[in-house]
Amino acid sequence: MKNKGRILIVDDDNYVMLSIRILLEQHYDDVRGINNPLQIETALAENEYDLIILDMNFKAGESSGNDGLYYLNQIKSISPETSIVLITAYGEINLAVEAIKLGAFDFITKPWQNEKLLTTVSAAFQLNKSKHKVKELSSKQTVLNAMLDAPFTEIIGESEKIKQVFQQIEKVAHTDANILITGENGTGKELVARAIHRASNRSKSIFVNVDMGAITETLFESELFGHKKGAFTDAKTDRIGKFEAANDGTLFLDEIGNLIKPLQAKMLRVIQDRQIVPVGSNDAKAIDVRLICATNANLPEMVNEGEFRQDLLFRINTIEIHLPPLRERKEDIAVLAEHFISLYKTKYGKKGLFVPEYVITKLEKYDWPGNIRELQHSIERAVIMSDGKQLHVQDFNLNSQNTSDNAQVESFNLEELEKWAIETCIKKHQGNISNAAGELGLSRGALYRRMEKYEL
Ligand SMILES: Nc1ncnc2c1ncn2[C@@H]1O[C@H](COP(=O)(O)OP(=O)(O)OP(=O)(O)O)[C@@H](O)[C@H]1O
Repeated sequence: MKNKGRILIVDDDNYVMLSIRILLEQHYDDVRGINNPLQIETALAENEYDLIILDMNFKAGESSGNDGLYYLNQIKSISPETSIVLITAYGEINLAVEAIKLGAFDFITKPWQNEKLLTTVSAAFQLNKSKHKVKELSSKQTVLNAMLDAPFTEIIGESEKIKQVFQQIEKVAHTDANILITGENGTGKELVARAIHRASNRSKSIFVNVDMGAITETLFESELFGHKKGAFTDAKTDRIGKFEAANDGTLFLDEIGNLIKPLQAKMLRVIQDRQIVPVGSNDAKAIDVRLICATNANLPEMVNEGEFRQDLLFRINTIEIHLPPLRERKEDIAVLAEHFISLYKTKYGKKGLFVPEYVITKLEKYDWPGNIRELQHSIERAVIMSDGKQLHVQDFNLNSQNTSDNAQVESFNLEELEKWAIETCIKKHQGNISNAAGELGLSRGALYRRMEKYEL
């Protein structure tokens, strides 16, 4: 069976053009020839070619090769993916070298050996295939990046505090400085990290998000730095880690405060040396990533208590951006609420839903211990539960403990009480999960599971 591929032979010597064509037609399914290089432009406009075999000297008796170089440049500019193999006269090695510098794949000299010609053409095809693959993968990556990023594109807010955050993003985005984003859960730390990436010089590259709280100690190195095949029982193939995946892009280490002490030392070394060593390998690989970390913990306090390395903190917080909780920027609640209501009205086909002013006022009075994530979930639930005509306060299922108007326990249902205790305790500790878990007598993991259960 013949190989798939379209080849164009350009030579004003009809004998040369036909001989090569007859040879290649035995191996490739679409081989064409032209004897006038002025037709190259039209040929490329009509069809895409995988390979062009181009003569270097067109005018009879001429051997400067200038014609060939001119047409080589023309092909490169019209169709950069097409591989080019040149035909040169014996003794034109210098010219061939110059052509390769200009982007030709290889050259064959006249008179040629058929075997050598076929090998060169086959190698050029391989290169062409790889180029197409790279192009395809890179456009797929762009589409996937955009899809992953879509829910994170707009940061809504009009308060002075969020405006200061906008200014900070603008100032730091173009630098490669390490950034630490602090703030309670749900305040928009990941959203801000993605905004910094999008506004940075690395925006065409990937944004990789790693939840440090979700990585176990045993898998830490392999997840972050990759591993070689056979490095441990489950390592069936070579695998790159998150650092390498983020190369040229941005690496977002979420919940950096959850990193246990021995792993903090490893992380520090990698950030300092800017290189990683995959598990099971002896070779260090240089890594070029922009690092953004986020935490809801009080890292300086953790440093004082000996839970977090000071040198690591100094490395990661060249610039610190703090996201205030929603209760400290209540001016943002109305715009955020309108944004989410309109989003979910469309999503759930309830475009005619009316939202009275007093409902928004009620939302503004609420403290939102789970911040914008809680507001968003609460609005989604309300839109789903609404009768489709009007949103009512009760559709939001707001916890009365967190409104400015009321502070009574209204039910003795144990689950309700547990939910209330968790919410109140988190609020008391201003969103610091470690401290709240301590007071509730729970581990952080157990507290997170309950927060998830109660959608806090
Ligand atoms: N200013 C904002 N405008 C619009 N949406 C926002 C804003 N801030 C946060 N959100 C939305 O709220 C949700 C939570 O935001 P995000 O995940 O960025 O918070 P976080 O601080 O990283 O949370 P966690 O600490 O729990 O990881 C997301 O759906 C995000 O899109």
